[in-house]
Amino acid sequence: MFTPENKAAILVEALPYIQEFYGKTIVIKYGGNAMINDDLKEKVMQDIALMKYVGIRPVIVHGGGPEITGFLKKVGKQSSFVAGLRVTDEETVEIAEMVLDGKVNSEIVNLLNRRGVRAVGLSGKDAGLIAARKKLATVYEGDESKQVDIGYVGEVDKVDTAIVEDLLDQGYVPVIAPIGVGSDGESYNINADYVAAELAGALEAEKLLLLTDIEGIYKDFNDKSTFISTLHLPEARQYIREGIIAGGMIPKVEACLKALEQGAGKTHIIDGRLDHSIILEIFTSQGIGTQVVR
Ligand SMILES: Nc1ncnc2c1ncn2[C@@H]1O[C@H](COP(=O)(O)OP(=O)(O)O)[C@@H](O)[C@H]1O
Ligand SMILES: CC(=O)N[C@@H](CCC(=O)OP(=O)(O)O)C(=O)O
Repeated sequence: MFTPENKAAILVEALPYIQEFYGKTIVIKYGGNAMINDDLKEKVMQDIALMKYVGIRPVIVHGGGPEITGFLKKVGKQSSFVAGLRVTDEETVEIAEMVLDGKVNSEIVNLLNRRGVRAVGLSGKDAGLIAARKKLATVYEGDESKQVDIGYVGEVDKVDTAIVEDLLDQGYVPVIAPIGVGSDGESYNINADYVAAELAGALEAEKLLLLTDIEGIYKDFNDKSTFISTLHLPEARQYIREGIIAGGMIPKVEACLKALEQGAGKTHIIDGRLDHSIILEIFTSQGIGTQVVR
């Protein structure tokens, strides 16, 4: 992406954005599909470090769906998803927590710390960060929709951002695993897109960036010419009902809508497989991916 010819131009182009975002909070949802290899992970970490060094306050919410699927396979469990959400029985929620909080979270924290960024790992259980309740999945059948019980899948009931704000004020980068706690102390597996959205809303973040494994949203993702650069709220809802936006893209778009409703500035779905996708989105005039707006 960076050639000697365009390097200086890119730096100059970045300047106004560095000024614009100085001191502002940007929430990044780093999905499991954008963690596919060490080289890519390293580039994501470099982007986060760069944001931090130029005075932005990054907050990282990570996924780890493929890692959970891998661990479940090892213990002989098949994964299944309804409307982009993992069907989560008691054993699955235990494994999801172990993988997300114990493995993926500490790996990201370690990678950032090795880059000189002071990162701190949290799960939704820390300091009451994410109070959760059971979420039912919504399945559309034509004009009808029905709610399906998929076990220990949660939605955010309440976020208490005090710990995150304290950490940001002290110069740390919070790295958050999407596990919430119910009123009886039970753990809930929450799609990381929703957690990122709630945090972006509650923190009144300047931006929410959702990193995924596709360039953005397509009207027909087998036809590249149908790429959508800007998606407005009413169309987004309609596309979900019509099945144009499906599977794992549903929680992402719902997350953008939620973040916007709750006070976040802008939301973007971007390709986490692309080298330095974060800085390309933040520090260039064109940006990349699909922006979801009101
Ligand atoms: N209209 C659409 N445009 C783009 N991708 C879509 C669309 N509808 C469904 N998808 C699917 O959503 C996927 C992204 O969701 P997911 O795999 O869960 O991402 P992540 O693991 O990053 O959270 C894409 O790879 C694509 O297969
Ligand atoms: C309920 C639900 O689906 N939870 C997700 C949590 C991890 C996640 O969101 O990971 P990605 O962002 O990598 O997809 C799961 O179990 O896969």
